[in-house]
Amino acid sequence: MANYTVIGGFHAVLAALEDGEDKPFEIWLSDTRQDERARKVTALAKQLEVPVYTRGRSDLDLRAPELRHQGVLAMLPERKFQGEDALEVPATPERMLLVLDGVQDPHNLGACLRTAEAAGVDAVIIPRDRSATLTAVTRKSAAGSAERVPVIAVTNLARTLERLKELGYWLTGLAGESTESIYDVDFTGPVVLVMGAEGEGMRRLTKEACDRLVRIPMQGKAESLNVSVASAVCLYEAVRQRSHKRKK
Ligand SMILES: C[S@@+](CC[C@H](N)C(=O)[O-])C[C@H]1O[C@@H](n2cnc3c(N)ncnc32)[C@H](O)[C@@H]1O
Repeated sequence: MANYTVIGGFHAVLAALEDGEDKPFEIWLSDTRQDERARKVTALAKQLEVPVYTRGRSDLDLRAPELRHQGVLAMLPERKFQGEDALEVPATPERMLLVLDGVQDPHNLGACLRTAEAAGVDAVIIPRDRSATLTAVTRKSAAGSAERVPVIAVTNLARTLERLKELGYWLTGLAGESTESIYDVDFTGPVVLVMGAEGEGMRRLTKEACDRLVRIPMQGKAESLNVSVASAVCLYEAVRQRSHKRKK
């Protein structure tokens, strides 16, 4: 098979079997794993007619040297991004999108996807040419969420943000230098939360496209939070406000 990926870790492999768009075509289990989770993978794979091969742990290390694979690997077609047309749906009040303007570290991207799923985000948007992608490390860090959260890669992020505004979203950018706190703004209705990259933050055009910029209040001397932590704080403030509004 030409374009395939090797993913590892029990959450990621189980999610690929249970929820993945494309099923694995082969699974490697370390001969050191005979526990409940290994049995679960084997049973599910059998149900889906995916072959499972028992291999020495060093074979798995060689196959995926960069991964902490926990003794399980799955070979599967590369995860495809969704097309931009997936954004062309009505901006109903429940819709919530997360934009990551060029997150480079696959661990951070994976952690953001994990939080995005947990917070009920409808899709994560990334710029096609300047972002970490859905690598094995991303998928491992996402603990299965990378198989379930739609990820849309766009060619021109500033243009996409303008389109989202036309569709009726309110765009909130997270920027440490803003004077407005996330706890003083309204996150109900159709929202897009926009996060910057690890080093440089948001690009100028991205920032200018936002309707407002907000900050997460911080004490002490640290200049900023990790992008996945900042995403989690802000997404959950939005979740809190939105559930509070529903209860009224
Ligand atoms: C590691 S920070 C980047 C710091 C970068 N020097 C900057 O100026 O944005 C990555 C992203 O997380 C978000 N972030 C981190 N800490 C934040 C805070 N206290 N308030 C708002 N956003 C924050 C921002 O979106 C930021 O671009």
